[in-house]
Amino acid sequence: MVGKMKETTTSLDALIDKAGGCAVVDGGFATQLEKHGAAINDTLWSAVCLIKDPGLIKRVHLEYLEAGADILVTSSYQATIPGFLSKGLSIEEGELLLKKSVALAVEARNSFWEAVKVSPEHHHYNRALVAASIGSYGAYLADGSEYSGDYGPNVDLDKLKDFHRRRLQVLVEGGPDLLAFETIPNKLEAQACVELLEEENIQMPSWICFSSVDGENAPSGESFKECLDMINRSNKINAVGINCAPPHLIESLICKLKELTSKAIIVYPNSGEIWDGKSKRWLPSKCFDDDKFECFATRWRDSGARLIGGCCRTTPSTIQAISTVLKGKPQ
Ligand SMILES: C[S+](C)CC[C@H](N)C(=O)O
Ligand SMILES: N[C@@H](CCS)C(=O)O
Ligand SMILES: [Zn+2]
Repeated sequence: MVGKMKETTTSLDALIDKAGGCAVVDGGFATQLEKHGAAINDTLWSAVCLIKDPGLIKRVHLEYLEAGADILVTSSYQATIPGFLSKGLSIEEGELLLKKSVALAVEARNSFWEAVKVSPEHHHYNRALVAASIGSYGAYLADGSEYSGDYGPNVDLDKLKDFHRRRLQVLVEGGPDLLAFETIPNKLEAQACVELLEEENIQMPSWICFSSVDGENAPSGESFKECLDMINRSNKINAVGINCAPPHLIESLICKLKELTSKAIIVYPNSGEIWDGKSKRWLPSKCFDDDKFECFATRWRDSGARLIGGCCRTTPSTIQAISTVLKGKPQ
C-alpha cells in the first residue's frame, strides 16, 4: 500500500460517507440516449445531442437520478472545441455547449433533489454530485483508440495537454462538483491530465478512469503500477479506477489497484460487449444483465471499490439494481 498524501475531506468523500461507504455512479449515458431514439452515429457521438436535443440529455439525467445514481456524469465525453469547430460552430458556441452540458446535469440534479428531499419515503436518495465528463483524446479521434491507447508517433505530452486544456477550463467555469477523466488508455494521457490539474490549479475533486481490455494493464500495455505511481504523486486526483471495461475483469482489477494506491477506487464497467471502432457498433460478446450486476456490485464493494456504476450498454435498470443492492430497497 502506498503512503497517503496530505488530503482534505472533499464533497466526494462526504458523498461516499453519506451513501454508506460506497456511492453509485450513473450508467451508460450515450446508451440511454440511443434507447430513446437519438441518432449518435456521428463524430461527436453523444455530444451531438447537445446541439440537437438538449431536452433529451436532461431527461436521461433525471432517469439516472430516479434509478438511484449519486453521481451524474455530464454529456461532454466527446464534446470538444475542435469537434464543434468541425461542425461549423464557432469557438464561442462550442464553449457555450460545454457549459450547457454541465448546466443540464445541474438543473436535473437540482429539480430532482428539490422534489425528493421533502419526501420522507425517499431517504435512499442523496443529493447527487455532477461530474464533468472529460473523454480521452481517443474518444475525440473516434477511431476506437480509447481502447488501444495507440495514438501514433506524433502525439506527445504537450499535444495531449493542448487538447485537454481549454475544455477543462471551460467545464470548470461551468460549475460542476467534480471532474471525471474517462476511458484514459495510456500513461501519457493520464500524466497530461494530472499535470493540467496542477498547472491550472484546479480546486475541485477529480477522478481518472482507465479502460482495460486484458484485465491486467492499461490498453497501451503499460502496467497500472506505472500509471498509478505517477498519479499517486498528485493530490489533485481523488479517485482512480476503471470504466468501460467488461464486468468480469473488474474484481481482480480492484484488488490490483488497491495494492497500488490509497486513493478511492472507482469502477463503472460496460455490459461486456466490445466496441468495434471501425464499424462503430457494439459486437455481441459475453454480456451481463442487471441481475449479474447486482451480484457483482456487492463483490466490488467488498473488494474495496468506493464508487460503483455502469458504462456503455448499461441503463437505468442496471443502476437501479446496483443502488438497491448497495443502499437498500426503495420504499
Ligand atoms: C466509448 S466509445 C463507444 C465512444 C464512441 C467512439 N469514441 C467513437 O466515436 O467511435
Ligand atoms: N460517460 C460516457 C462514457 C462513454 S465510455 C457515457 O456513458 O456515454
Ligand atoms: Zn463506456
